[in-house]
Amino acid sequence: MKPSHKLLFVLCPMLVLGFIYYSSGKLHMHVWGQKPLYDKQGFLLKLDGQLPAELAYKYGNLSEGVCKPGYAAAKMTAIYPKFMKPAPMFLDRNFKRLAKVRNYLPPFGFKTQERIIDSILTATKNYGLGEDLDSLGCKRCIIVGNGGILANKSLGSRIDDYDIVVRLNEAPVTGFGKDVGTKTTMRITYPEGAIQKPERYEKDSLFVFSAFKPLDFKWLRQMVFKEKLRGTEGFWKSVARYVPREPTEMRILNPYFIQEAAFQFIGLPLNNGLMGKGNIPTLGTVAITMALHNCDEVVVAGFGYDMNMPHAPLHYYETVKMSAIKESWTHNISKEKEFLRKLVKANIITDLTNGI
Ligand SMILES: CC(=O)N[C@H]1[C@H]([C@H](O)[C@H](O)CO)O[C@](OP(=O)(O)OC[C@H]2O[C@@H](n3ccc(N)nc3=O)[C@H](O)[C@@H]2O)(C(=O)O)C[C@@H]1O
Ligand SMILES: CC(=O)N[C@@H]1[C@@H](O)[C@H](O[C@@H]2O[C@H](CO)[C@H](O)[C@H](O)[C@H]2O)[C@@H](CO)O[C@H]1O
Repeated sequence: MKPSHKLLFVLCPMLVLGFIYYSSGKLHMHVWGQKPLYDKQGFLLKLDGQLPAELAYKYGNLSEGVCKPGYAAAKMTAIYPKFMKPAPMFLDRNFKRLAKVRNYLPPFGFKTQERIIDSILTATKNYGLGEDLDSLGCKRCIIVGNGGILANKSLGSRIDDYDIVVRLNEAPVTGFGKDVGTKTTMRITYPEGAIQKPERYEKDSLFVFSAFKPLDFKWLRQMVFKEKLRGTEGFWKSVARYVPREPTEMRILNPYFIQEAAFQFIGLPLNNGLMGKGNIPTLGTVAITMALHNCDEVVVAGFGYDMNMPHAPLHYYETVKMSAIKESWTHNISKEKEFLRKLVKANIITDLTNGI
């Protein structure tokens, strides 16, 4: 064999081995002798909440308490390299271009619902948060979960300090201001979760709709166009018959946040892309996912299902017990908690009530 051939003979396998070693690192594969850096979901295993050097440099000079532009997304990318920030909060007239959601049925996308969404969006005419909030250079958001842990903590005025206060389902404000605040920028909900008494809707808040099944869009159309509600069979619980909001105050939440939370962040079963047993994130986790893409800083309060306290109140506004969540077949509370704990541990979100 010629010396040059011999050299090639040695070099080729070395190149191949080198390539495999390199890509295994990139693909987060476990190589013998090398400890894995990332978990199954793609999150860094070693989470210590410390800022990577480049972020420490970027944010180091800002004084305490000042909003840090891009902070949540930058920290998220540091522990989850696959994170891609752009994902609009709400659907707008260009929604059909959203590649990640157009091939999934609700709740993971909008396939089959394009026409009804088009007609709803023609009436709502607005697709953002409103001029003032949209033009803010740095947005601090708080997601208020409905957990009983909020009771008697007097966090109301701290909650009201955020630029964007997100509330969920039918969680009341009136009578609970001291603990949960009085400001509501948006309330995210679905037909069965929506406030049923028109007088309980707070003024100046966006009604943000999150769809779980095709029937939900039909309901929304009737609410937007103020039609008499028809066809209530198919809902799993009684639903609101009238939503006292102008169409211009209504939005459709981008279903990408349900998809990403379920399949990428928590690792729930794909089930052929259909809603099934244990593959739906709770609405609060969907809201946190939305905030990671659209807020500069993300804070939460009122989160935590504590299975060691089965008799503790599930919600801050009623006496239903914590153990009631066990009946839910759609959620996987323990897997979801694993994900939320990663966010807290890495300091991506701050949990004011320490329930996560
Ligand atoms: C019977 C049932 O299906 N209950 C579900 C209820 C119910 O549909 C509504 O209250 C409307 O009646 O809605 C849910 O959620 P729910 O409306 O209870 O609460 C909103 C979000 O707050 C967080 N949470 C709540 C209680 C608690 N002890 N710890 C928490 O962390 C969760 O993130 C939760 O999403 C939902 O939509 O997700 C989740 C619940 O599973
Ligand atoms: C297809 C269908 O309507 N399924 C219902 C689920 O959506 C519903 O779960 C509930 O679905 C909601 C959305 O509609 C929320 O995700 C809520 O957290 C979750 O508990 C359960 C409640 O026990 O009943 C089934 O028949």
